[in-house]
Amino acid sequence: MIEVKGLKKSFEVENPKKLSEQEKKDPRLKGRYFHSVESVSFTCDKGTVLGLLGPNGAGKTTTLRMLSTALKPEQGSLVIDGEDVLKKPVEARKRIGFLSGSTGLYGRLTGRENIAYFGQLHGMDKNAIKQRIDELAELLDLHTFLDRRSENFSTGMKQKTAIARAVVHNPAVVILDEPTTGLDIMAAQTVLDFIRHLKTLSTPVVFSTHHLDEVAELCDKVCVIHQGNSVFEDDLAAFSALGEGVLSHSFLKTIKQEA
Ligand SMILES: Nc1ncnc2c1ncn2[C@@H]1O[C@H](COP(=O)(O)OP(=O)(O)OP(=O)(O)O)[C@@H](O)[C@H]1O
Repeated sequence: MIEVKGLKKSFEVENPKKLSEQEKKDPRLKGRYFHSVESVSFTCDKGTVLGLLGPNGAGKTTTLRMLSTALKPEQGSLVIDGEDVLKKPVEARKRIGFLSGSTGLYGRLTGRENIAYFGQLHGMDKNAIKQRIDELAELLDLHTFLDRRSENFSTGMKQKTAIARAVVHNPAVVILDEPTTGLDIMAAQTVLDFIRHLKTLSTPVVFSTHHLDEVAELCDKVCVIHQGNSVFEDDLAAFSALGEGVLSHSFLKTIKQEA
């Protein structure tokens, strides 16, 4: 189970001229600091898929990076299966599978080598890594390119390899930042099927997305972030009811825009 309470993170603005027009008007800009995440809270139980929604710049990636221990929150608590992630980040990292926005594969290595390298970093032995890659190749449909150098992979190949790499160590929880962005319909479906597979294993999954059809198809729960605050957290039925069955209306209502 993932429990996130009152997460907060701000960044010092190094060059105010580089802020977008929207950021300059954003109430989160306070003096020299941009408060990307002001207060985000949600829970995600075993076997639950939680969809993290929010307009561009709302603070989803910043939240997920805190969850994955890549960023340290200034305030708030983060607990996974009863363990305090902020007190024991090294132990927590073993329990977390995190797909970040940038796939960051090593181009000179094959897909298999990229995945295996992460397995080694997690202390897995050769046999365990081989077995796990076989399993993931089946689940994520990697067979046709697994042994090619990743520098020439398509976006879909890169993303599926990056997902395999993120979960090579069989993590207790999985966090995915926009896992289907830029993918064609088949690759996106493979990724969604993989999330469904994680659900059958009772693995909690938190993923950010702008695709409401994915939310309808997969999510048990929805959390909406708006201007750095979680403004909605409930099950899919409650989210759907807000917009009388039209999820785009529900979304707009949570961020106080007319549907
Ligand atoms: N390292 C940083 N330094 C300064 N500002 C940052 C930094 N990281 C994020 N921000 C700002 O914080 C805000 C939230 O960013 P974040 O990437 O978390 O949003 P998001 O909800 O993931 O957006 P999108 O849907 O566009 O991916 C943005 O205005 C962004 O420019």
